[in-house]
Amino acid sequence: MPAPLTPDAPRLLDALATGSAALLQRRFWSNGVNQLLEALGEASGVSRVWIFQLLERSASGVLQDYVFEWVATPGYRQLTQKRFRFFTTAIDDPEYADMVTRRARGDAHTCIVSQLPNGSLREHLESQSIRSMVTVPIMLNGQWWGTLGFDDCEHEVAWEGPGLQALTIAAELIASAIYRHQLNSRKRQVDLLQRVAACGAWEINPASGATWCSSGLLATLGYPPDYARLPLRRLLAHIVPEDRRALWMLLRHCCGVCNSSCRLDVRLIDQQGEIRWHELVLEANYVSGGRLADIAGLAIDISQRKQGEVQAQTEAEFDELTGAHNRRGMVRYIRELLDSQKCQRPYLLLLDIDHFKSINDRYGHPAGDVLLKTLAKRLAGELRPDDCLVRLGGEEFAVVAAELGEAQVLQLAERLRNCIAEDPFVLNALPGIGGTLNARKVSVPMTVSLGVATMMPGGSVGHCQSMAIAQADQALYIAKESGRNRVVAYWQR
Ligand SMILES: Nc1nc2c(ncn2[C@@H]2O[C@H](COP(=O)(O)OP(=O)(O)OP(=O)(O)O)[C@@H](O)[C@H]2O)c(=O)[nH]1
Repeated sequence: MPAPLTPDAPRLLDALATGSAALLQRRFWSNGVNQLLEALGEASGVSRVWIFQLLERSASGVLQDYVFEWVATPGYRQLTQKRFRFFTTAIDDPEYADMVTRRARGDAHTCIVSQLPNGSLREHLESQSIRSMVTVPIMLNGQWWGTLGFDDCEHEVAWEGPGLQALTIAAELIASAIYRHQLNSRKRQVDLLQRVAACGAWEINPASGATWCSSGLLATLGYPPDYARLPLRRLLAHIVPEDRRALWMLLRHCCGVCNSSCRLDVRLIDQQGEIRWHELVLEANYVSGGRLADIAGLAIDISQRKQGEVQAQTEAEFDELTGAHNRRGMVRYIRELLDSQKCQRPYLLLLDIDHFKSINDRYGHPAGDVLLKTLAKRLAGELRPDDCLVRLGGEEFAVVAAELGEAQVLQLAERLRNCIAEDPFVLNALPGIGGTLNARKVSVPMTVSLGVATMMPGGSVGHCQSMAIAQADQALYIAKESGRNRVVAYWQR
């Protein structure tokens, strides 16, 4: 009996070089695998090169699928045979059991069929006219993913040494191609998910300052999707300063109680200065001693939701005609003012238009509406951005002013009274209105009376507000009774 052949290692190494280049360059990894099998098949002179993918393994058998094949001549083709589609092989032969155990461990297996003991493995190989076989497992992350096999139906080949090592390298190359393909698929899925959910992912290591942002988040912030790492400081600068402070406070709190997840709405500024609301979903990992190891999470674009919320809040808290706050808006303003502890004793100025009924009667209700709007504008022009102008209803307005002393609030009230009284309002009156025959501009002098009271905190915001309104109302009543177009403070009655 002739001695078994030995593989031509240099040719196999050449084939590896050609095949690995194909694996790296081919757009579809499966085309690269086919090319590698072809190069190896031709270099080794075997009849068939194949890959089985392992689908299930139990003590009694293995379920595999025949997924790749190269054949020296069409007669050796088996991939198309039904019996190799999702086929189960029973482990009923010690030789086969040993081979499965080796493959699962990541070890190669070689055999010359005529030297195998009788049993199902030998029968199985003989039924395929195989004279020698070598198999190398394809290991993915330490797990047996599948098997790369070489069948020789013509010769007995003793697979060993550099030739066998070349096949082991081929299996590793295939594993890395599969792994790359899996990662690319995951990346595509994650990108799709992020696009569909309008969110980006990020990760920060607070100790090293290392950051990672998904391409979606980078694009949101105005960077190219493949931008190199953003330094932590630069990344944080994309959060509006006020929200950054809120984020630090939240993180400090989370660290204090070793809370692992939290959420916060923040405004992100992109490179062009455009601001969009995002919900940050954070997941924090701690090491022993409660020290923060890393934080990761999502930034979900919620600008549309926020727009809706702002619109709903505007509708609920502002007067449609004048744009001033309504009562509900005033309650929120007072609550926030008292909560912020910026001001312990706000003042309430109650303001009522004098003889508005006669103005309405003379020029008509629509003209009265125009006057109310213009009046609100004039009042707002006298206020600081932090003050709150309220239309309580009809021709009655209020101003909540913070951080003022008694003398200053009376000066403010006088200023408001004066800004209405000093210049008559101008109306585009229609013919017949206000005794006019032609459409023309008419001058409408108006005055307002004001009652001023202090808001005394303590109890609920509602109680504090009603008390102040009642007192300011008493002062306003006195202002009206004593001739109108004047200011009366509750404490001066
Ligand atoms: N145009 C217009 N008028 C309104 C609106 N709400 C209330 N008014 C009118 O405001 C007038 C208030 O009249 P009164 O309460 O008698 O008070 P006044 O005429 O301003 O007299 P004094 O307050 O006593 O100086 C009424 O004619 C109401 O119809 C509004 O939204 N638009």
